[in-house]
Formats: sequence, structure tokens, C-alpha cells
Amino acid sequence: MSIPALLLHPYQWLLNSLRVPSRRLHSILHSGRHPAPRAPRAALWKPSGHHCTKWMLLSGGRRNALCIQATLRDHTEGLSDKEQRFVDKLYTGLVSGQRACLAEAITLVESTHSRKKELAQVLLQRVLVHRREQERLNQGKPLTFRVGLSGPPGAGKSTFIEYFGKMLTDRGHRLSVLAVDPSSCTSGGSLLGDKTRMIELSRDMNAYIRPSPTSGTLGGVTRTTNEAILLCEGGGYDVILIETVGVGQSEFAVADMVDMFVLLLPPAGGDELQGIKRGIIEMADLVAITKSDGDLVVPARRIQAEYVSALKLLRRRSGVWRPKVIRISARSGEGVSEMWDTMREFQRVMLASGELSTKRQQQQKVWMWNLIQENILQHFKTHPSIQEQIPLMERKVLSGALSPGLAADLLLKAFRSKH
Ligand SMILES: Nc1nc2c(ncn2[C@@H]2O[C@H](COP(=O)(O)OP(=O)(O)OP(=O)(O)O)[C@@H](O)[C@H]2O)c(=O)[nH]1
Repeated sequence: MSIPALLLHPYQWLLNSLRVPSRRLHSILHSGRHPAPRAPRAALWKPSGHHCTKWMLLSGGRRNALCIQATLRDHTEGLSDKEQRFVDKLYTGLVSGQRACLAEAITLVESTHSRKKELAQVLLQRVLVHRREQERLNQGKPLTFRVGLSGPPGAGKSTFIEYFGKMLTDRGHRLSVLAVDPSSCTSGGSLLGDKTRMIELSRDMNAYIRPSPTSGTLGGVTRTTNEAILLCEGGGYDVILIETVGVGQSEFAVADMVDMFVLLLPPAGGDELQGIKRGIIEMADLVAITKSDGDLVVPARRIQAEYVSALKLLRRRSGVWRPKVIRISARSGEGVSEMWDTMREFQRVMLASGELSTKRQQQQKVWMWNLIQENILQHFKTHPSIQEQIPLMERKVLSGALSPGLAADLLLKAFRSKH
């Protein structure tokens, strides 16, 4: 089975790399029951990465843990002394709350250098183990609250985050703000991460603001932001705010990596809100109409009523939570404390029902498959046998000379023949 088949059926590729009969893999993946492993005994004690993956999928909890440890050990043993010291230093600094180490760790996960990417994975795995241990001590409950915050340009996001962030740190929370701005790679700088937007908060020792630059792709948003979230949590930040401009695709990716998704909307008419995609309103667990002060209170009330009616018509995404529409003002502070109460209420209800853990688990799976898809597509597009044919095929499809299906078949065939 070659890579193209994978594009058609991802499990098939996994199956091939593991050399597990198709029916068996299918039953493993869908039943959740793992049959007894048949790998040679030696693989348990000194697994190669390949065997180890097999054991991770096929064996039960204890062997699974053993296998993960072995993979980590394999990775760790592959590090030079210098690399080992570097990862140790970052890890120790990070978990003891040193901001400089957190910043360096995020830079490491953002690196596109292949060796640095490997080091980043070693570090992330250690942070993950640390976090799991902390969660275990907390009766298995998450210690952090991940909130996605989106809104059109000028909605009042930075003014809100500044006020909200100060309120949280005054109450003893540690807040990190990751600003996802997919335009940063084209504009040459991150608009959202610009610290001048949140001057006071960026000086607060209990707040950490960081742009989350991306490779411009949704996969880029997924990877770097997800990994930055893990690192911030490892660094002891208990509220993670992921900010994104609500006019593109990135907010959908962000909605898939947070516990709660909050939409900020200005008290403006339809024209100003045109950039906001209907789909994003469906993702919102909470809609906050901003700038509800002075002359803007009346339009804010009207917009609130409109969104209350609109949300009633939308399909509910949770069995226990009905999205709410509130009004806030970051200028007067009105409604912001109540907003935090509503957010905590959401967290409490979702935790108690088990929906929060299920959501986080599902997000991990989606994340893994997004990365696989992104990687494989990249591999396909940059493969020497394909790269030069793609523009030609695209032209033929555009002119109507070839059907999209046939063009795809031809490209896949060319790709397959070179593997
Ligand atoms: N009256 C009033 N104005 C506000 C409030 N919050 C923000 N503004 C004003 O709205 C404008 C935009 O606010 P920002 O916080 O920069 O909005 P933003 O969503 O971060 O904008 P971008 O950086 O373009 O994405 C500024 O002129 C703020 O002064 C508020 O609560 N009340």
C-alpha cells in the first residue's frame, strides 16, 4: 500500500505501517477493545519506534505505559549531552514558572528546523507527563481553563482582554494570552500579538502575552497553538486565552482546541458584522456584546435581543449548556465580572456532566488527524514527481479540459508509481 491510498483512507496507511490485518485494525479502532498483542516478546523490552507504535495500539494499559516510556527513553537516548542539558534546562525552568524558559520553549515548538522539532517533542512529552501527574493529584480534573476569544476587528478584544486579564490576576489567577494571527506571516509581524495593545497586562508578572505565529495554514494554527497551550499550562498558567480575529478560518481551528468559545461582537449594525461568518456564531458558547456604555447601551441592547433570538434557532452543541448572550463594557467594567461568573458556571456544568473531558479527548484525536493530513498533503505536494505536474493539471481542470476526478487520479497515479 502506498501513500496515495492513505489520502483516500487514512486508517489504511496506519494499518500498513503497523502491518496489522485490516479487519483487526478496524475492530481495534472502532471497538476500543485491544486484542492481545502478537509482537515478539523482545519488542516489549526494547521496542523500536515501529514496534512501539504497534504496542501502543494493540496492548493494554500497563504495556501501553511501558511502551510510551520506552519511546521517550529512545528519544532521550538519541539526544547529545548538550541537547539533553538544553531540554532539561527548559523543562525545569518551565515547570518552576520561569517566563524566559516558557518563551524559549514556545520558540522551540514553533521552529521549522527538523532537529529542533524533535527536541520540542521530547520537551512536550515531559510536560505532558508532568501535567497528567498534576491532574491525577487533582482527582483527574483539568487544572486549567482554555478559552477561545474571537471577534471582528475593532470589536474591543484588546481593551476587553486588558480589563479582564487584570481582573483575573487580581483574583490570583495566572493568565496567558496566545494571539493567533494567520496573517502574521504575510504582514511580517503579528498584529494581534502586538503588546502595545495590552500595555498594562503585558507588564503584569502573572500574565503572559504571546503572539502565536503560524505557517499561514490551518495546520500551522493547530500545531503551534496547541503546543503553546500545553507549555503555558506546564508553566503554571491556569487560564489560557486564545485570541483570534473572527473573519477567517483560524477561529474554527481555535474553537476546536478550547473548553469554551467566546464571541465578542460590537454594538454595530449588519454591515459591520458582515465579515463574521454565520458558522462562527454556531461555535459560540457565549456571545458578549461589547462597548455597552453611554450612547451605545441602546444599540447594544438591540443587538443582544437579536442574537438571543438567532441563537434559539441554532442547533445546540451541548446537552447541558445553552449559549448565552450578555452585554459588557471594558470601559466602565460593567458586566465583566458577571461574564467571568458565567464562564465558571459553564466550566462547572461541563465538568460535572463529563462533557468537558470528552471534548478535550476528542480534540486530541482531531489534532492528531489534522497533523497527519497536513503532513501527508505537504509530502504529496512537494514530491518531485508531482510538484511540476500540479500547475499543469490545475490549468487543465480550470480550462475544462480535464475533470477534477481524472486530474486527481492521474496525479495520485504518478505519485504512487514513484513510491
Ligand atoms: N465605548 C467603548 N469603547 C470601547 C470599549 N472597548 C473598546 N472600545 C473602543 O473600540 C475601539 C477598538 O477597540 P480594540 O480593543 O482595539 O478592538 P480590537 O477588537 O482589539 O481591534 P483589533 O486590534 O483591530 O482587532 C477602540 O477605539 C476602543 O477605545 C468599551 O467598552 N466601550
